[in-house]
Amino acid sequence: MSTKKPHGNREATPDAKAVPPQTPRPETATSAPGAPGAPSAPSAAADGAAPTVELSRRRLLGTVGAAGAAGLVVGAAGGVIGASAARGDAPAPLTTIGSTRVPFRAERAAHQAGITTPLQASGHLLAFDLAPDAGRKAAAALLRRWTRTAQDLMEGRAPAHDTAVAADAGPSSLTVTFGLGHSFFDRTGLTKQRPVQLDPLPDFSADALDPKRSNGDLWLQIGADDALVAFHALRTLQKEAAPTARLRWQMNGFNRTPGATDRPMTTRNLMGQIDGTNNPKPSDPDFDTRIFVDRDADTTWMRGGSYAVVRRIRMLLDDWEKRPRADQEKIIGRRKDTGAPLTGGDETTPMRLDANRPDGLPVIPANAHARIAAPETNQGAALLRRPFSYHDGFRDDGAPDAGLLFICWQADPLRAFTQIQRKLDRGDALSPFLRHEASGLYAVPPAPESGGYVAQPLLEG
Ligand SMILES: C=CC1=C(C)c2cc3[nH]c(cc4nc(cc5[nH]c(cc1n2)c(C)c5CCC(=O)O)C(CCC(=O)O)=C4C)c(C)c3C=C
Ligand SMILES: [Fe+2]
Repeated sequence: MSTKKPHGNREATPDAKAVPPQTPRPETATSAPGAPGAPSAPSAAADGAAPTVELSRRRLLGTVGAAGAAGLVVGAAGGVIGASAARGDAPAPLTTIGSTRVPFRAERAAHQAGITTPLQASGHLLAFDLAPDAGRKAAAALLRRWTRTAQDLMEGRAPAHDTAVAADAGPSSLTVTFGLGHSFFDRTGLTKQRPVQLDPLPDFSADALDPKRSNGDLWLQIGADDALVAFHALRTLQKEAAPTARLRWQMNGFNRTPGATDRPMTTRNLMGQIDGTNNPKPSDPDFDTRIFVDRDADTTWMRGGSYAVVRRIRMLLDDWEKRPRADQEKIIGRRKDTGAPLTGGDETTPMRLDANRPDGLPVIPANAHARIAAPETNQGAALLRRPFSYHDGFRDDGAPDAGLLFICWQADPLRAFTQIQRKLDRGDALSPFLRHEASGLYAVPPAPESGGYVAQPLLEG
């Protein structure tokens, strides 16, 4: 029986902080009005006119989004048309979404942002290859540049020579996460330092992988609750890669926008399922050991870091949508409306894997996806799923080119992703509706101390 409590993926986590909407962006003091990054209007706090507005509970919960209810400043700001706006004063912020800031390095955790951060509405994944003449020194300079810029952007600070694409918005929970692929170590003369955890993933029978959209020396994950903020970070960091690294592939994804539901809920994927329920939770006693590299690990520069497996998984939606709902629910092992296990209860009720029907067959079928993937049937193996959905138009046959940018985090990919995917590959009822089209495995070092850059101990060690 599953004993884990569902995590969902809208739950506040230790590295997400809601900044009160009135907190001015740091550039406020130095940016001239109208300059790139300068706010278009002073905040309510800046002029001391915090409005009191009536905010319905429904709307309030709907706007909490990624930050969770804890971060919302009730009564100080909110509502579509605040009292101060009606008086002609500075308008009140609509929500806290724009002003929510995620620290590059969490106070009590060494890992980078974008791992335990709640799902964001907009995402970009990018892989770069180092230029033929770029070695370890150039790679170090690039990671230094990228780290500094990512920190600025995540704080809501505009970079030099800014394009103004994100000028009016706050940080909007922007995160930038950096990873190193298997080939990075050969390219930089660091082959001996490459962790065994980066050994290539095995082939799986359902794989139809495109090498041009797989792997890469360097990997970036960008997420934000605003599409313009996310694009702005993408473009800024892509330009900064030159001349050291060239884009190898890029994928764009999305999740539900905070506030789209009337209360914080686990998101749905493009098959319509509630997806993310039984993720490990940061409050689980074994969370850190499962997801992050041990603080005593031999690979010292990875201590507190994690490994990301990235799979572009196309969904065969034409086939899936033809299946009756009851079949779809048996394929997953959970109800489509509530996400509850087929053995009863609600979304948070543990699955009863040993429950049988009167005819002796298991209530949650033997090939149900959730059963086959569960830690109980995988020697305790668990991973943190943090995906984006994607839709890249329609294929020549009219089928949607859509699915999941499946990203999962773990301390050891062999014991987590590979273990579970091997089992899914052998007999998962969901597999006939999926095609794995691209794959990547990346070492994601811990966040640097103040003034340092990602992977500095590796590159300067
Ligand atoms: C190798 C790991 C996994 C891949 C690949 C994967 C793909 C995939 N999954 C869904 C939809 C759902 N998955 C659910 C649960 C679930 N999936 C995995 C692993 C992989 N999924 C795990 C470890 C679990 C948790 C199992 C458990 O402990 O109960 C669910 C149920 C709800 C939930 O817990 O999130 C759904 C729905 C899709 C659509 C997909 C590929 C596109
Ligand atoms: Fe799954």
